[in-house]
Amino acid sequence: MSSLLKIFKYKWKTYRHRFVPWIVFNLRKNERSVRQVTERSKDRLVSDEEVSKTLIRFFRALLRNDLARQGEVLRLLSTSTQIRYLSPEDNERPEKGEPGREHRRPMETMLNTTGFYIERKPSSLPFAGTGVFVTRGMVPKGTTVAMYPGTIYQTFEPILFQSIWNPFIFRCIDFILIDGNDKGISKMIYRSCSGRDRIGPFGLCDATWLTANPKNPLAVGQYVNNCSKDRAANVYYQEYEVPEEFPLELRQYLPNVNYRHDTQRTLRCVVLVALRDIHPGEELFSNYFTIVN
Ligand SMILES: C[S@@+](CC[C@H](N)C(=O)[O-])C[C@H]1O[C@@H](n2cnc3c(N)ncnc32)[C@H](O)[C@@H]1O
Repeated sequence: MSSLLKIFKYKWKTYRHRFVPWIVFNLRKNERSVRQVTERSKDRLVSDEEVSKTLIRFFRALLRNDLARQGEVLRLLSTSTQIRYLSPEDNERPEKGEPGREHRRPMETMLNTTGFYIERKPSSLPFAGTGVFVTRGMVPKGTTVAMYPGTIYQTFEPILFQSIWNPFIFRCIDFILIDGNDKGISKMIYRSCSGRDRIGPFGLCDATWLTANPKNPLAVGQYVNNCSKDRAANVYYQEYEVPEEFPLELRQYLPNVNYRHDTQRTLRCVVLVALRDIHPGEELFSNYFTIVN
């Protein structure tokens, strides 16, 4: 009986933040139904320059890979055009995976560039839904291990409808909000904003984090679960203001977009940084209420 009660209490504690009457009657606590950062820490393990360096190096590898894949598609297309016009004996259809394949999957690219790979999987905590795990390689302390994707809202921008039953809203120290929900109205808004922002041929952000296969595999930070008594945090949130000089052609891999288009405003991102070496098989845990800025 007592174990049933315990399970019920546990379930209720994790669910109540999404139960509207509870939220209404607990307005002060309600603030915590968004992932609200209340503590500021100055203990940065990495500088913004280092975060930039890591992201640029990784995004360059992703871009090289995408270009190689596009080249390969063009080559295949031109070959298949020839197939139609040439005689059958001239058909040398390239096989999938044959030598000469230039492009890699994002996972291989990430493993080769950063030395690790992260993936969403059922959490190791009961009733905690999905979590994020290091599935390949090792993450050294101080490494940017994930990014928190989503639409960026300034304090004066409307987010009421998006925030209803939405556990993916992250609040920064300065009250800037990031809506990392990959479903419903949040998803529609992100798609619409990301389609709006382009410079010439370049998209300025990535919308594939809304799918099961993001082209930037780091963009799953919104699925990292909160630490608990027996699962200490192994990553922390760090604000990262994308510098003006961040290469234009690499911005297409940034998983964030400003809700309102404003060329004067820099883009706020939040990255997750490893607090210690993290080994393959380990789940990532953060502290929902602490951020480094
Ligand atoms: C932003 S989501 C994290 C991803 C979530 N696990 C999912 O599958 O959608 C935050 C929600 O995850 C669950 N969660 C996070 N940390 C937890 C923990 N330590 N124990 C139980 N549930 C947790 C809670 O339901 C919380 O509202």
